[in-house]
Amino acid sequence: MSTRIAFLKGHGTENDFVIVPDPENAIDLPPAAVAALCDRRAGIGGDGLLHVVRSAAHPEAEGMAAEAEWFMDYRNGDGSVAEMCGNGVRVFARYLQRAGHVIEGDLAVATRGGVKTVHLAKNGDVTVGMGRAVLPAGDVTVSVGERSWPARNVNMGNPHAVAFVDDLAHAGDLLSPPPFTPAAAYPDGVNVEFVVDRGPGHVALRVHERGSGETRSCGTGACAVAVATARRDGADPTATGTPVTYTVDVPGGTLVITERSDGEIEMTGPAVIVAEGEIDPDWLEAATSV
Ligand SMILES: N[C@@H](CCC[C@H](N)C(=O)O)C(=O)O
Repeated sequence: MSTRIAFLKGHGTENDFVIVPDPENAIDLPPAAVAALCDRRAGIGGDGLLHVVRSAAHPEAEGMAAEAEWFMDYRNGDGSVAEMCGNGVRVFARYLQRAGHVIEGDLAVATRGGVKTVHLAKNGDVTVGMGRAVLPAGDVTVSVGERSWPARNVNMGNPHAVAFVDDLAHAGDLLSPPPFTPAAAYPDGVNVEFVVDRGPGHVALRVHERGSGETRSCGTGACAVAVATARRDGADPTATGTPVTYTVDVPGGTLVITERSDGEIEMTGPAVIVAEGEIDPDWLEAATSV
């Protein structure tokens, strides 16, 4: 029998991940293997997978190796590749701490969306410097059943459509991706957030994630929502010099998002490792060849 593969399971506000430590990038993880591992009935289960690789050992990250020793090779639960995962970065950092690769304080993590700065706080919270939001011009509409809403196009390294709704129940069961127009707005698909106000500086969301379905949280989505809400409310820290902070309730917890006066966005929330074990390589090979 070939060597067993170590894994851990973790989550950030219940956005959950299978973590596969693979410093030298020696494990083949084709989309079918990722989907099998993330399967909630036949696999370990997760919204996505965090492949933990040294930047120097991964062709997509070797250019970032001088800045960040570790690369988050993030995959969605269906096996597709995404540019960024905000909750994933926090959980990734928590894993590095648990494995003894880093200690409390600041570290850099390479992602497909660039190098992110992470702060592991004493109280267990993890803060990520998420970079700046890009807000492409143009109207977008998302719909669920008979209802449709104008949505704000926000790019946090990955694409988001943010729709303000009267009631989160109007998003329906979110068993399939909400249709959007125009198709050209998101040629590679989109993460869709439905948002309601909870009070001053306080919103709540539900999200349908590209490649994962409805999840209990989305970090990049929460950042996109904070920026869309600020602009809707006439606030732009880069113009006024005044930072804005939003508390964003997600089904799995709460995230705090600050947009600074330089446009940089910081996200704070928990990150937890819940289990570790071994993957049977024979099962993985069989699951992958189906
Ligand atoms: N859950 C993530 C986002 C993961 C990627 C997303 N599904 C995509 O395809 O862009 C987060 O916490 O940001």
